[in-house]
Amino acid sequence: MNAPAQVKEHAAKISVQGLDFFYGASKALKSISLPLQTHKVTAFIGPSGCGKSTLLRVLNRMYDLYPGQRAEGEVLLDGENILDPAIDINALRARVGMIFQKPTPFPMSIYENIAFGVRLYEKLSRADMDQRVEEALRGAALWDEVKDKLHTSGLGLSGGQQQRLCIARSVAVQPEVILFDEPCSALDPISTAKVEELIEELANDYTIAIVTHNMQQAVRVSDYTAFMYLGELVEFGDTDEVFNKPREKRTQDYITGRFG
Ligand SMILES: Nc1ncnc2c1ncn2[C@@H]1O[C@H](COP(=O)(O)OP(=O)(O)OP(=O)(O)O)[C@@H](O)[C@H]1O
Repeated sequence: MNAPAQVKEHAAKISVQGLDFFYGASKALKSISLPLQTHKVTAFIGPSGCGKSTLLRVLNRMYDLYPGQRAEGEVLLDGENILDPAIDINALRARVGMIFQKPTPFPMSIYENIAFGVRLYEKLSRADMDQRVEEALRGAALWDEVKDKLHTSGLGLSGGQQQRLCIARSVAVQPEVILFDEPCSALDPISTAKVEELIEELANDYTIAIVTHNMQQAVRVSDYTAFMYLGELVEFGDTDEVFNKPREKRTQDYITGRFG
């Protein structure tokens, strides 16, 4: 598989090289190599259990929270191996944010949901914090809907608004990469459309990876697609090519609904 060479005209923000991942003795990722191109959206697709979420969770070392889980190989973020045990995990998670399947606002006000995370990394004056909160909410296409109720609970928002609040929370710490793990699976079609639109806009400023079960969603939002199967990367390339002219039969079978 030499597909990454096909996209070499863009600089890779993240370069995954020969990545293996283990849950105890069980190997969930097998020698994965792929780039996440700067300011592009890369979709991870494949049948349930193929390792999409595992791969995403390696990219900000989320697995570190769980004993018995380990990664081998290299994941270079701007050339620096983030699997290195010496890396500052908090600094890494500020650079590589993550949005989960289920919106997870903190049980606090809309304003505090955003300010809380920022305070972990920076000391801002009240005026600067107000500005940061507004910018983050605007960046997550939520400002107009919440500007008059910033001090009410984030839990009072609709599911779609809660997900955009989580995106605002992530954007507020000024990351470089944002990882989305099936961000629309708990959302209705209108909220899904808003989040998809937002992902495309966010790619102007951030490098994005998204795990999705929804192949139309991958086609709509991504520039590149990685098709995974049983812990292996079967095919990686330009989204149009992966969906219209897949090189591998397994990709063809999956995208045409023959399995998965
Ligand atoms: N905490 C865990 N402990 C042990 N094995 C796990 C754990 N989490 C996932 N796995 C296994 O690792 C493999 C990859 O799982 P992963 O969740 O990454 O797949 P996925 O492609 O994201 O699936 P889905 O689309 O269903 O979310 C599967 O075989 C799964 O059973």
